[in-house]
Amino acid sequence: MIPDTLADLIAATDGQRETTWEGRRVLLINADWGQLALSLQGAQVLHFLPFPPDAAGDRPVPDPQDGWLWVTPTPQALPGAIRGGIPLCWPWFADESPDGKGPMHGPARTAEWRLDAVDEDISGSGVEIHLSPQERLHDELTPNVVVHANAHKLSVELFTRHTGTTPVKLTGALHTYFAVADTHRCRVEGLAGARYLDKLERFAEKQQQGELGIRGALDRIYQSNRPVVLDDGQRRLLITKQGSDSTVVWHPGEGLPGDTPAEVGQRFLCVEAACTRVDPVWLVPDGQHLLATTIVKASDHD
Ligand SMILES: O=P(O)(O)OC[C@H]1O[C@@H](O)[C@H](O)[C@@H](O)[C@@H]1O
Repeated sequence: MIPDTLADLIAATDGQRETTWEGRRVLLINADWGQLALSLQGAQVLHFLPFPPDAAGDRPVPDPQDGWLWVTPTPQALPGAIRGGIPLCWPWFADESPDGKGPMHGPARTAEWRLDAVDEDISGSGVEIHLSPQERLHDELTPNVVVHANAHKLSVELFTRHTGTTPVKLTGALHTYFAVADTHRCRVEGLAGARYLDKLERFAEKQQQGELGIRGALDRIYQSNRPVVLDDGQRRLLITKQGSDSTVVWHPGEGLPGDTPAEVGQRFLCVEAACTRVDPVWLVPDGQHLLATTIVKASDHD
């Protein structure tokens, strides 16, 4: 579920183009393999809808509202962040700012990024997009992002290179807002038995009993590097990740943020590939870390 204004721009795109939406530069792709929208504010994927051919080899007429990601219809004005899609939390997650004063989830999300390359697959069956920030975001760490999209999958890779001289603690997340039919009918499979910190209960440590069904507000850091399946009753997505031992599952319940109207507030769930206080990365000079997530349709037995 994405704003109609963005859906209209995507539907009116033939191939690739750069344009402006809500004051942000956006790259829009509407190709034979699928659709993608990416904001250069935050290198944030806003929309992804793959078009796998059906059994007869035909491609159904796409409706951007069937995309896998959710974006609020009333985003904050610049320089605020857009709630939705896949925000980058870097170089820290949530309250892990080194001096306790930085913006929640770090500066990468609201920074301007540069499109370094948009490489179409030779066979025209997908795209690889490379981005880097326009300004330095950290004295010693340098991020860059690679997005891969094709008719079957979306993946986002967030690379961090240490270009300085002293070890640095890094946390972060790919804070994916998934579009779902109804938050309260969702299930996240693959976390059974995992330990988690319950942020709604002052980080109390608990253990997940059975699979996770979403029934109200939750904000949890699962200590897990396993893949999960998000099942909303209509679509099952398999979410795998790299370089992350924390899976954050978040929804604010009824207490929606100011930029989220009630009528769309139960249409998303955040499942995040993260490095948090439970698995910070200590990067050494010349070291590199990759935090990545890949999303594909799950087969029934995943
Ligand atoms: O920064 P956003 O998109 O408003 O997300 C906020 C939420 O992000 C989640 O990752 C955190 O676990 C929550 O504690 C937080 O409230």
